[in-house]
Amino acid sequence: MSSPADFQNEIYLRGLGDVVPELPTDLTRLEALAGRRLSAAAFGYAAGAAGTEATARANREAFDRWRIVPRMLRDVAERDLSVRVLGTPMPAPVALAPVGVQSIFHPDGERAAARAAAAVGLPYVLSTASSYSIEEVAQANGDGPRWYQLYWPKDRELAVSFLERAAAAGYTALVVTLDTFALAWRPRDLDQAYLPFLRGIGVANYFSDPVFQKAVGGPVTDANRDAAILHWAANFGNPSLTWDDLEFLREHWHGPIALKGIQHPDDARRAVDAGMDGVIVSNHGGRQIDGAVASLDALPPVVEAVRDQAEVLFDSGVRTGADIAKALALGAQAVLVGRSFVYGLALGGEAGVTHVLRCLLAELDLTLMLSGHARIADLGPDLLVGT
Ligand SMILES: Cc1cc2nc3c(=O)[nH]c(=O)nc-3n(C[C@H](O)[C@H](O)[C@H](O)COP(=O)(O)O)c2cc1C
Ligand SMILES: CC(C)CC(=O)C(=O)O
Repeated sequence: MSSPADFQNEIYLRGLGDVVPELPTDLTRLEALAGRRLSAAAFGYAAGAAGTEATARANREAFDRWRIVPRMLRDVAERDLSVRVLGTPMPAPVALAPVGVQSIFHPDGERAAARAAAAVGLPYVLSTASSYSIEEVAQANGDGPRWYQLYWPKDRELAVSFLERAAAAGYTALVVTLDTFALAWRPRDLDQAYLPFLRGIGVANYFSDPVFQKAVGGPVTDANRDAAILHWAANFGNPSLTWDDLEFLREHWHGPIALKGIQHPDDARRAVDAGMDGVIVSNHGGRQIDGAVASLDALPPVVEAVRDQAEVLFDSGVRTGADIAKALALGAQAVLVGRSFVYGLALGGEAGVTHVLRCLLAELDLTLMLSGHARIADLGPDLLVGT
């Protein structure tokens, strides 16, 4: 006789894959469990946000203001969740958001998460601020789809080196994060004096770069480690960048480019004018500007501004399959999930990340089916009513 977990998999997940029975399928409870298992500092770094964390809360509240209006008798026996975004065929419109320093959550860090992403077939977006090198993560990701996220450093030669390494290692699209050229006021980290990268934790990708090494006088060892960390901190972001600088990226990256951190429709239009392929509506999970507009509220005006000219992706606050359906209905072509997969990584490494992704996809599939939609393209504003 099958166990309750088998029954659950069979009935609710319908072949979408195994979950880890010990881990909650409600990802908000997964967060609470991660809070009990991780050190206070590491959990605070993941769960925390800027200032009073008003924007992080607003990100969630914005989802609650939309309700789904299901439709009946529409033959939803067969469903297709697949999409193509930034040139990448995907089994469902979900990617793993770039998250830095993943080794603070699990020793295998980005490698474990990239393996899980490949197993489920969803794009893994590697942060520039990664604990393993571009090449190590590509190897773990194998044949899985992968995109590279650039934190555009002051040193242009270093930026080019990252882009060339990423292209050579099979990352097919570039995500350029614009909202974090400086780290925000984050009280949880400040109060715990916890910024892992300032201790050299999690920035191995920089340390492994030949241009970075040249700048610090050779490979990073105990002898030049402090100097390397200072060089990293001085170079991490560039507040002087302007829209004109995007031309430089176009010269050095030959695949699709999406700008991450767009919240204003005029910025989305400028991205299109600059020849970008996509924008990611995001407020960095509320981690940058306390009081910034909820990401879901920023989405419809951006979609309205650049519909048919650029792909619009979305992140910040996604915790459920229903959240994903809402963002898609409001015009996103795909969503990225951040903290949700981080908690899975913290609690179960690769299997924990797979668990989270399977749960999200299964719930998305059920939401589509029960609301009377057989394909992702069928989702539109008429799915929702504002409350
Ligand atoms: C611990 C942590 C580290 C992050 N590191 C990066 C990063 O290196 N690059 C980046 O573009 N975004 C980074 N982000 C932001 C995510 O890509 C994403 O925008 C955000 O997590 C989405 O919100 P969510 O966590 O509510 O899903 C980070 C987020 C978290 C929680
Ligand atoms: C290494 C960091 C800059 C990662 C980040 O973007 C974040 O903590 O939000």
